[in-house]
Amino acid sequence: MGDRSPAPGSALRFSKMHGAGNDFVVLDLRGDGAEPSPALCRALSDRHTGVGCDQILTVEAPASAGAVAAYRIWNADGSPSQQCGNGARCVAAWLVRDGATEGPMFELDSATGTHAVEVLGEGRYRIAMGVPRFSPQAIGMAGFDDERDEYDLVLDEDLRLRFGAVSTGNPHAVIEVADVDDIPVARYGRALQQSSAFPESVNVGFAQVVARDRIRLRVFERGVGETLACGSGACAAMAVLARRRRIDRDVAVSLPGGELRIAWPDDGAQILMSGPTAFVFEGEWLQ
Ligand SMILES: N[C@@H](CCC[C@H](N)C(=O)O)C(=O)O
Repeated sequence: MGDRSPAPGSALRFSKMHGAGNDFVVLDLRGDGAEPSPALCRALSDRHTGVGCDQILTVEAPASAGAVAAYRIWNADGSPSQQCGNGARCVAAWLVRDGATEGPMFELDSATGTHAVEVLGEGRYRIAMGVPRFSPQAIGMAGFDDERDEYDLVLDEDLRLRFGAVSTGNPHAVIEVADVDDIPVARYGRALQQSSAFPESVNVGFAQVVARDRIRLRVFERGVGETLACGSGACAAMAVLARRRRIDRDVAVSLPGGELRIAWPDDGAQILMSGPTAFVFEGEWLQ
């Protein structure tokens, strides 16, 4: 499949969806549909002149024998990502509505592997998000050879940040804070994204421990800015904080747009993310 945009004059059907407020344009590429170009992703995502979304999701033919479909992800700025937790749930809901699945359990392929999906009812889905990886190489960090619980970077003369880092399929930095309402999310987020430690940029989460089974989280996403929710970011925050024994291994993650449940039974296990999905409208994008 090449990097082409649909032919001029053709209409591109899409579904607008969201998961806990993280919103998506979903495109069905299972036939002969072309992958969206970065320019088309930017146009679709535009909240004034386009549909408006944080990410574009494509539903594609499965890569593995057991999966019903595969999905890929593009950010609002047109950059590709390897993983999207809220998007995975929305693709699952889209496939259930499409009649592509049988029963309450099925599998989905992403760039990072095959994910077990469980239909929980009332638009809620549980997705196995893979085993988190903490090595700097897995996260795409430069300038660090060894895996650490906490990294420390001086970003300019006024800014020094301490953060945990993890790959939950895509790269995340997680900063524990006393109060997520009291943090310059965009300033700190951009500073880390532009740091030479993250040559491929990074999603930056700000996590507040409320109780051992509850955290609050805001995420400044790579390729978007702050979103109402980030599923892979919720998994990342849980993994970083659970490894430091700051929280239990089954927690509620409260984000500006809704709540996710994240469980990580032990260090070698896959993270399980549960949360809502919603269909917003169907449309045709006129090229
Ligand atoms: N909102 C997503 C993450 C989307 C991709 C991310 N911005 C990246 O570039 O890695 C989620 O719910 O996980």
